[in-house]
Amino acid sequence: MSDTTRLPGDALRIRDLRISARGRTIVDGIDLTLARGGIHGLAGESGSGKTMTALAVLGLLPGGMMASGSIRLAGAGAGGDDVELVGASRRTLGQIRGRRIAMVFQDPSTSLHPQLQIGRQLTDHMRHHLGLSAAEARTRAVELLDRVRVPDAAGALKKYPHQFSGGQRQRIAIAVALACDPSVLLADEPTTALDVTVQAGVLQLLRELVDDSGLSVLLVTHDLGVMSAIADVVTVMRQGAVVESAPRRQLFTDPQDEYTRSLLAALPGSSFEETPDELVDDLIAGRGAVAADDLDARADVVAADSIDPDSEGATR
Ligand SMILES: Nc1ncnc2c1ncn2[C@@H]1O[C@H](COP(=O)(O)OP(=O)(O)OP(=O)(O)O)[C@@H](O)[C@H]1O
Repeated sequence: MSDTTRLPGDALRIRDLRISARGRTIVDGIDLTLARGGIHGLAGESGSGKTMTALAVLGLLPGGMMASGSIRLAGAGAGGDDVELVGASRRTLGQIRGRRIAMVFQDPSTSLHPQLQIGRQLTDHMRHHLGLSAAEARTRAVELLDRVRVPDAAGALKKYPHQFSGGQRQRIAIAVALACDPSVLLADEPTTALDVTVQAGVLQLLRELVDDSGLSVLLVTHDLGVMSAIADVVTVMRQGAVVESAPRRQLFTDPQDEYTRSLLAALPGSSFEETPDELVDDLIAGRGAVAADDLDARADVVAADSIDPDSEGATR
């Protein structure tokens, strides 16, 4: 499924993606480009098609849904060519899922098997996709858990998901997602189930991973406060269509579409009579703990999480 086309600077390029279910249009011809090493936020009201867009990238749409158009993944084919994912064979998608494109969900339990030790969940994945020996996989598993700041990484390998708090489970789910060094991470509401303090740590982790490794993240969330804190580019969807897409600050300070304006107006502290900087500051203040400028200052929270295994609790 590869050809000789290459996507310079882009990790993933979606063009004219249409998704339908039994004659009903779910996604109506959207374009979306993920730059290498960036966070692309996908926002919009419930039911606007964000999750189905992410699932289409993985070829995991629910039964009865059909996708058309183009989703091209850079550099995943033979010789580093791009791969077309729409209409790709099960074999091609199986090689790409988890290896080249990984996903984390709102509920980490979706990604983690409740009855398997964390170590096994990390190493099975790596041994299968990367062909590592048991010892090599274990070493990499410890490194990954350290990287996502799970305390006592070596000890954590022997534990089960229920032995961790909600925030730590999400960090572990991110470690599992990153195990095979994917180029694209699809994160669907990854912090929605966590309390605000814990959200800050997980968002900061995502930011660091992007900055350190060149990972490209598609961050699906209805929460524009989260977007204001972390996304480089934000695309807003409504009723299956893209209404606006722009760099974060531009979207927050000079929204072009009426729907985007209404979403922003609904955020705490926002007012279009303010200067752009004041507006962003207010939006950030409205979310408190997840502000981009605030994330550095929250490093102490993250550090504390690393010490106390029970310091991250879920609000569910
Ligand atoms: N299994 C399914 N069969 C048919 N339609 C579905 C199915 N799952 C979801 N839909 C429909 O697809 C549309 C888009 O859903 P999607 O989950 O992508 O929205 P979303 O923007 O992610 O919303 P939310 O923020 O609530 O998750 C919705 O109208 C939904 O009802």
